[in-house]
Amino acid sequence: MTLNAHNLTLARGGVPVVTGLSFTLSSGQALILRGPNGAGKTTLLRTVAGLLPPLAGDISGADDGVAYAGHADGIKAMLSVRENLHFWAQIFGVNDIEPAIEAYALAPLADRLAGTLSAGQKRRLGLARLLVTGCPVWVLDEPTVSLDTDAVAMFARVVEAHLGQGGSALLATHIDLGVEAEVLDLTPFRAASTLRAGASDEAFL
Ligand SMILES: Nc1ncnc2c1ncn2[C@@H]1O[C@H](COP(=O)(O)OP(=O)(O)OP(=O)(O)O)[C@@H](O)[C@H]1O
Repeated sequence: MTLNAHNLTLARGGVPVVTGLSFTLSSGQALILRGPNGAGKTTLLRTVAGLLPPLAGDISGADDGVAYAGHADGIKAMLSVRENLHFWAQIFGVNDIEPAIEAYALAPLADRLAGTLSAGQKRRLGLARLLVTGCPVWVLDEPTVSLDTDAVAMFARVVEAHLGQGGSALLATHIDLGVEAEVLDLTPFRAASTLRAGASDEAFL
């Protein structure tokens, strides 16, 4: 599956933050977003994930095949680690959660309530969720926040395996994962209005 973004203008609170952006994300490819704070990385990721409509331009090739992991881990605090993964696996029609448990070394935590996990453990669970979606395109916003060195290495291995199986990943990260990836710098695509005070899109405050 190839994702094509064509001539995108992206806005927050009705104020354009990115303009004239086109890119392609191919099967097996990782694309790392760069740009200073406020450049629009999260805005782009949310747009590709279908959570925000673009102000102009279009995205094709993403239909139902995108899994998004944002700043929040998206886990259910009152379900166990295993129950969380089963919950997501059922939604996406995936049967086997064991590869996800194994990839993020979650077996010793499998019966713990997710709400009792440490920040890094929650993040590992949030990332393990991607493996039970079966989605080919992963859209990841600062995925390594709270992860220790070992867990970052786990994540890098998982991403490499995902790419090796024909998946793709669009991610905003400030750290070097050691994964072969291309860089998409949003700096040249910043809209002039980004520095202006504007309205807010309250759904995403
Ligand atoms: N809910 C919102 N309502 C209005 N404007 C917003 C909202 N969220 C973000 N913005 C603005 O949109 C612009 C792009 O923000 P975005 O979060 O996409 O940047 P970013 O590149 O991810 O930044 P960072 O590196 O700080 O995470 C910024 O100017 C920001 O102030």
